[in-house]
Amino acid sequence: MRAFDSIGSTTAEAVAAAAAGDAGGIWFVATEQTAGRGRRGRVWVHTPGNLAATLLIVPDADPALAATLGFVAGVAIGVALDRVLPAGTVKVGLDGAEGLDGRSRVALKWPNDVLADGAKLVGIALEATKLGDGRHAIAIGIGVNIVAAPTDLPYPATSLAELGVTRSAQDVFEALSDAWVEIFRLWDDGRGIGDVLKRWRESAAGIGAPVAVNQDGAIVRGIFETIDDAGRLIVRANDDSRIAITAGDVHFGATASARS
Ligand SMILES: O=C(O)CCCC[C@@H]1SC[C@@H]2NC(=O)N[C@@H]21
Repeated sequence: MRAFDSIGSTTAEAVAAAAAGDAGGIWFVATEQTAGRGRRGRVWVHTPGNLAATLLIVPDADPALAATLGFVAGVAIGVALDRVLPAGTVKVGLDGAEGLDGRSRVALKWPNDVLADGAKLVGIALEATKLGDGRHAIAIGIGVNIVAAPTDLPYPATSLAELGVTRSAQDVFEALSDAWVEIFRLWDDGRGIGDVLKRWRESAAGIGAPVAVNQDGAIVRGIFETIDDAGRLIVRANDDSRIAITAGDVHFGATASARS
């Protein structure tokens, strides 16, 4: 692990290390992050005390499979939260969870968010760097709101502190790095993606409900049917056709109704 008191972005640091020939398999963790990077070019605001961690890996899998590592991260966070939150409040990412049953306060949101009580608790963003030998280094950046969540976002966000949980970023990181090892082993260089996605689906928010997906301004509406074996979100449109979505911002609920 490379730990920093203050850094611009743990993901930027990991990407630079990959470009400089770092073999990967290493976590970059910061107490303070001053230029956090979110998905789709957004800023990730980091309050000191929150967890900012990026894992750099160079997987033996083709780039399309490597892109599914975000699901590995989501499931691993679910397993980690199950170990740090009070017993029985999380069922995400666990084998045999057989779907959320209303008792879990935590759920996974496609593509790469983790929600608690319906608000964003964790953000995950992957960045790929092509190496000289043709392989891709993947920086898996994970931000967990431990002590505070930003209040000026266009969606609700929360923190462990708001949930009444007093665990430190160090506690969560230790649980996460252990859980990552387990779920990455399950992923098995992409061969086990079916098992990972099974766990992910069982923990997913909003399956079967109305959804609207914003793809850079183009809105796809319908019913969130499932996640397919490539990790794409499948929307059933009004005319019963299926639309497979690879990227976008998901909104749930009545305002996302297929008929609105
Ligand atoms: O937009 C998102 O939801 C993803 C946010 C990812 C934030 C994490 S914090 C650790 C790592 N370093 C960064 O600069 N970004 C990721």
